[in-house]
Amino acid sequence: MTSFPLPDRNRDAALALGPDKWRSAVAKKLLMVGAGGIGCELLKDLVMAGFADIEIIDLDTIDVSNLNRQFLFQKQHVKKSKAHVAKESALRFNPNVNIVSHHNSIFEDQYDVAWFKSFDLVLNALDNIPARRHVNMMCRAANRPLIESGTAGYLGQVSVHLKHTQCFDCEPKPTPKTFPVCTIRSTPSTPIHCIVWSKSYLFNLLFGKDEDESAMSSSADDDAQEIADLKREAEELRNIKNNSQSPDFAKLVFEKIFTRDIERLLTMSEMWSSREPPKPLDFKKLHSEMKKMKPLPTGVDRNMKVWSLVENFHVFTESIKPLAQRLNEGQAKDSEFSMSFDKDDDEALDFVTAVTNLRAHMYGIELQSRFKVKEMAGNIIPAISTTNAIIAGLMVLQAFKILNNQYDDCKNTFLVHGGQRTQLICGEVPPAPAKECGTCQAGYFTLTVDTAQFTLSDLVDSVLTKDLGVDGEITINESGRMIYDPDFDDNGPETFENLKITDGKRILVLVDNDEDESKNHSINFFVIHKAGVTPYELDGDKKIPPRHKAKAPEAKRLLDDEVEVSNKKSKGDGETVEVLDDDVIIL
Ligand SMILES: Nc1ncnc2c1ncn2[C@@H]1O[C@H](COP(=O)(O)OP(=O)(O)OP(=O)(O)O)[C@@H](O)[C@H]1O
Ligand SMILES: [Zn+2]
Repeated sequence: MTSFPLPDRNRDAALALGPDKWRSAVAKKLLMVGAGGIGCELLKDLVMAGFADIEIIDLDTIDVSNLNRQFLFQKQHVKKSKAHVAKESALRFNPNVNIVSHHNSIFEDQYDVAWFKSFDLVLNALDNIPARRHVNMMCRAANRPLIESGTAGYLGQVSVHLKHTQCFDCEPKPTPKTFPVCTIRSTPSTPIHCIVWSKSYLFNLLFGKDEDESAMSSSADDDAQEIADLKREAEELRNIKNNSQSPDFAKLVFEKIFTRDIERLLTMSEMWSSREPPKPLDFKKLHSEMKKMKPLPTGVDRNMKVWSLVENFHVFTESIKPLAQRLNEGQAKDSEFSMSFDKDDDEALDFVTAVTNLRAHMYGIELQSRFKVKEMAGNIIPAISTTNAIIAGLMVLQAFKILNNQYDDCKNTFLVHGGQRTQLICGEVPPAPAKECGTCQAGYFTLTVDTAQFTLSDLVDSVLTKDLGVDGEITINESGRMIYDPDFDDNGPETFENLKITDGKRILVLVDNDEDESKNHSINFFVIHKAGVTPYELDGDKKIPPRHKAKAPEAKRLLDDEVEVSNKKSKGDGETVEVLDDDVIIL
């Protein structure tokens, strides 16, 4: 092989590919979405392979629980932006790289189609379905290739989404079993969020192994205040644990987790700008109500009936005592003794049910029976850093192929474990798109208008009917709002500005023709405001693919998803991934 000057760190990648392919690939511009478990590995691999122009985005800050597998982060980085710290750490591997970091959600309007078009390839290292679907849709709109990734324990997968292959939405997704940590810790919205908090977080803190003190006790010069806050919180819990034999133990725990911690959360006003804030509970009030309470039902009823707030309070105060006693007795014999949640342990299940329901009550979430809590208190999959590392490596291999236009060589790759297979990694040719997919089979347009002048009727009459020639019943939605349908055309004369369809917004139009299915379409318009434009500028392929019938449910799903994404905007959470134990994390 001819010699070529390369920094040592890039030599392996270049030798494997040949200098030309290596050079042409690493000159391209990449977007990496998510800088968590897979993202940290991926960014390290990318800069080590020589990629020199990368933007990264992550909305989150670094948590102590990330440190065991997200190796770009160290304890002095706790509470700092994942995106910014990942950039700084990666630059130490290769200072000649240009990395731009965004501490933000990928849902924000500023990350519009034009922004996505500025990249040659997008790599997802996310942990939730709504964000994955959003990036998938933006990549389709911008006509950019996407590499998707995910891991769960020893399993992982990398998929390649090109114009002529399946998009992320082509295959229906199984109901996800996991959720983001911030949802569990601060913003639960379903019973399972409360169950996970109770059994994996609180139970462990009170009766399990102690917190990772080494990670908490070091202080970073410029973040002394935040580290001090963390230490104070840990100290507060330790003090409470030290009082586990006190008759006031239940009160001490209760007032910390259901009163003071919630009051502290309420001071973070941004968190509650688009969601209902929790209501703290009052120990004294519930204690006096408990005295008037009828005895709890016994037998099957105790298990099947949903307890009232005061009944949950009663069970909380009753179950915490024997658990604390068991811990104390165990530790008297063995100072290392600790307990972990077991759904077949009656006292532990009572405690977790009561805590789940008290927390659910504060957040306005439906309470659950003890039976249901037992059923739902399931399965948490540990995050394994080696799995993340393998998956990130496989993503880089696919990136080189895509960036050299070797589309026929691209593979969807699966990291499998156990079973009959002898191979650890299996590959398959990326399947063709699903005809009925509402995302990749939709039309995408950029619509430039003066939003102060352009009306909804202009969209219907001029753009849709005249220009695009759609023929059928039209339904129009924006961010989960239905703004036009065959029975509701009141908004017709309103300007986009009045309808709050501003720069960067996306409009979804569904066209339904009962007589001729080939005239059914899903069309997305990304709105750009430009003062003085008359009447409009339309950019996109005017041959809109038909939306294959059968998919009335698909149309409904598109609408549901609109609502879902708009509700979750900027939060990035959803029916996603979940974990809480410090040594656990999933995608
Ligand atoms: N909408 C979004 N925009 C940008 N980044 C996102 C978005 N949704 C999720 N992410 C990021 O994707 C990353 C996924 O990585 P991973 O699952 O390893 O997260 P994590 O570090 O486990 O997070 P957590 O501390 O919540 O468990 C996270 O860092 C998360 O902040
Ligand atoms: Zn698709």
